[in-house]
Amino acid sequence: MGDRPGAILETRSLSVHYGGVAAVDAVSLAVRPGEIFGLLGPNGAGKTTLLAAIAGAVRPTAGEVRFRGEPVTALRPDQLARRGMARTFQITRPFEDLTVEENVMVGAQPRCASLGEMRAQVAELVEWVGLGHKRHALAKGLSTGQRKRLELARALATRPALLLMDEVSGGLDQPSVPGLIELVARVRASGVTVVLIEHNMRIISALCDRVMFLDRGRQLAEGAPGAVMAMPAVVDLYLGSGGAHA
Ligand SMILES: Nc1ncnc2c1ncn2[C@@H]1O[C@H](COP(=O)(O)OP(=O)(O)OP(=O)(O)O)[C@@H](O)[C@H]1O
Repeated sequence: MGDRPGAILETRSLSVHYGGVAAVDAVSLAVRPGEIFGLLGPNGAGKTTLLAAIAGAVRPTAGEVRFRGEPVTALRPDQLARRGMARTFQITRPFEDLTVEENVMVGAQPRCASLGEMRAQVAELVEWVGLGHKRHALAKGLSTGQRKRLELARALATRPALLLMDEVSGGLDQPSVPGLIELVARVRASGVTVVLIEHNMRIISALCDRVMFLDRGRQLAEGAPGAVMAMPAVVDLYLGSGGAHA
């Protein structure tokens, strides 16, 4: 079977079972280069597990992941990073006792030819995500929004073609949300394809070209955000789950 024309990322009947629970149940998706693709669904729907299986952090029980036209199902996260896949987490995990710049250097190091080149790129990236004024601050002193920006800079330092983002707005106060939306839009504009998990409808509508709605591990619907979120089954599940913030 050939790749879907133009897909940068595909899953084919991807499943992850935990004991008797099908956390992800035969999910097939195809993400095109340059798009922002959203994963939606109530709590426990399997979004994080699907992202982890794509990223090589969880081993699928069945099915296949293809990235840039090649099967990558058995690869580890570091191997996928070298091929151009990066991931940010719902709970950010910087090195708390390193500065913002030092944290970003950890991601940039393998990609740079010289120390001078690395320093210049890190400084540029830190500025780009809006943390220029915090570049010498320790990670442990940052606000939640700043930690998200740092996490993004660390992921972008690996120069990914595809960025997987778990819970873009999770834990953020409302005033921080527009800035983060703008930043994710800029990431895409810079040529990076994005797959994100997000509960906030406003963010989904503002950012995503297409979404997939999951329920109990299965793909229930896929398409443009407005069309998917208007489907009666989706409305029932989403409103019922309390997941439809703002
Ligand atoms: N390590 C694990 N061991 C056993 N079961 C797990 C594990 N991780 C997830 N699950 C189960 O798999 C299912 C999917 O969980 P997952 O966290 O992927 O859902 P989610 O859609 O990301 O949920 P949320 O929106 O709450 O983060 C749930 O039933 C969950 O309890």
